[in-house]
Amino acid sequence: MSALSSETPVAGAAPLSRLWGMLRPYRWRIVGLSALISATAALSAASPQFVRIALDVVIPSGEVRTFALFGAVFAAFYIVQVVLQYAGMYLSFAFTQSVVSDIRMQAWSRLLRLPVAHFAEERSGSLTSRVVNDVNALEGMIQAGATRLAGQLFSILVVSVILASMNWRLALVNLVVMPLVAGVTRYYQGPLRRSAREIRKRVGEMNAVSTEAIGNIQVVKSFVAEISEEERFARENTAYVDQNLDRRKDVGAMEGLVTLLANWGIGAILLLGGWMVVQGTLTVGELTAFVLYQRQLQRPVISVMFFNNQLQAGMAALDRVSELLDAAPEEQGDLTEVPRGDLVFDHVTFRYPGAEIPALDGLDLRLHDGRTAALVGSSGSGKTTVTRLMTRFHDPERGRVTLGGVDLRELELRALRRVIAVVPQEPALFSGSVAENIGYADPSAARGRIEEAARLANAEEFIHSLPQGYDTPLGERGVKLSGGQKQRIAIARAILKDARILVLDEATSALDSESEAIIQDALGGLFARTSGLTSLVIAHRLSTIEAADVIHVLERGRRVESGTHAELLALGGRYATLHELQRSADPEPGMGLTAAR
Ligand SMILES: Nc1ncnc2c1ncn2[C@@H]1O[C@H](COP(=O)(O)OP(=O)(O)OP(=O)(O)O)[C@@H](O)[C@H]1O
Repeated sequence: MSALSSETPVAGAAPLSRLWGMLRPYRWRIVGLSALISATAALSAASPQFVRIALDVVIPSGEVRTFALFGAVFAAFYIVQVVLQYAGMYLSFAFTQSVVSDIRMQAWSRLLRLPVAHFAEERSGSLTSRVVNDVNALEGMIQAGATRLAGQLFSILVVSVILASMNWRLALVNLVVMPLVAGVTRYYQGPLRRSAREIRKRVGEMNAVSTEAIGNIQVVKSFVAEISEEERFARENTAYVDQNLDRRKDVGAMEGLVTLLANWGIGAILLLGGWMVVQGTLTVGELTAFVLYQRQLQRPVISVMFFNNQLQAGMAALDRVSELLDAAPEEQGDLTEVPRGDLVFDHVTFRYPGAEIPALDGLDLRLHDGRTAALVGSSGSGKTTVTRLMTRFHDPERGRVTLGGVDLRELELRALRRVIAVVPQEPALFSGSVAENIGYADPSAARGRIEEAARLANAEEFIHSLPQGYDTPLGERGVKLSGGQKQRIAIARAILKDARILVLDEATSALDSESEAIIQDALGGLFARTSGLTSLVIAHRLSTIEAADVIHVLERGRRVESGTHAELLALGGRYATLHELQRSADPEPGMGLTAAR
């Protein structure tokens, strides 16, 4: 089940008020458009009069002049009508696009600000489907609802008045037909909304399944899993088709019943009106005009009723978009000045959502301001989790994390994350050039600073060997880099950020010993050059963290030892064992041992 889904009542008032909230900024544009569209509708209300005048006045007159005048007025009238129709159509389309584009931007910026935990609960394909597919599905409703609806209601009003004034007895037929039409529409409202919602969910699921497979295409291929991926997608595809067919049955039945009732209305008017012609109380021209008007009444009435279909589909999409817009963004404090001082984990317990065992279990840890600390511990001991709490991707369940004595939750997130640069275990590259990828840390950085960061990260040489150097495109459609090259780009990016706290989470694990040594040297230089740089290093090879000011050893989310390399060896505890294990193994890392400096 999706993290954002909720039991949304069918056709509740809340989505309507949400829709109104979205349209409110455009109210004057809606008024203007409605006036334009109503004027066009009013013009078409006049067209049956042409038929009446032609039948009852022009033809009986037998005069060429009357024929010519009638022809000229007729031609001019439809030119005006077409121009107004074009303007109304284009402007209402432009209006819909502005509203939808605003909603899309609101949804996207809310998605970016959701807490990290949300992204673990709802698959990314389904989340992007809310922003793209569901928002697109609002188009039909807004286009029809906010623009054409006004014109149609206006037409219904005008034509009803004309019908009543032409022959009120015949017009009474509508008092029977229209409530029946409204009853049918109301009956189908609930089922249509529910099936539309199910369809939107299916689109999200198809998106999720396909994005996941594409994102992991090499795994899919190497495990020859094309067929099982096909089957996974086929299940969603079939569910989507079935749901659509079910919905079509309801839409077809509703539209059929409405059309049937409308045609029966015409039949009743023909019979009653025909009888009046026989009695001599109505001319054939009047009856013809009345029937044409009746058709003109039915068209907007049927459109309004069919709009119910679009409305329910739009509302179902709006429910999904609203769940995203209403989801609480990351919580943050309002302190914009990040104090200097030690970063302290004070009795921190943290459990990932749904996990039984805590990843951090009463952890006490102090990273001294301006010093280099290392984290060591076996796989799963909680090292990466420490870095995630430092950047507030997650918050402690108990205890607190403070910087310079201030709880991280009191700080503005932007301010906090600006002072911390993290090089993660698996660096991510974006579509864009090498320079843009390094410059991601600071898009305003001049080329000189980007090149300097690349030099410090020992990336310069391989960048120069790329076809277009710093301008070589990377990412999905660009050049693919090796794991070690990616790490060097990520290190350059972190260096460019010029942060006060640098976190290297196994940042050199994909490098060979020689490259690692060069980067270690560069980082050593960086630490020396940047006064007061606090760093936390999680490294694969214990040899790379020996020089750290302090080494902390984690086990099962707790700190079990702390000290310098020499002190910990002398202690003869967990660190000494890990060190011995690694020393006796290959000089390259192994045995599932993970360390930090
Ligand atoms: N997103 C997550 N959701 C649920 N549990 C998680 C998540 N990330 C990590 N864990 C669990 O939390 C515990 C600590 O994981 P963490 O990644 O911090 O360990 P680590 O010491 O960095 O390990 P490694 O050296 O293998 O990277 C592990 O038991 C892990 O399974």
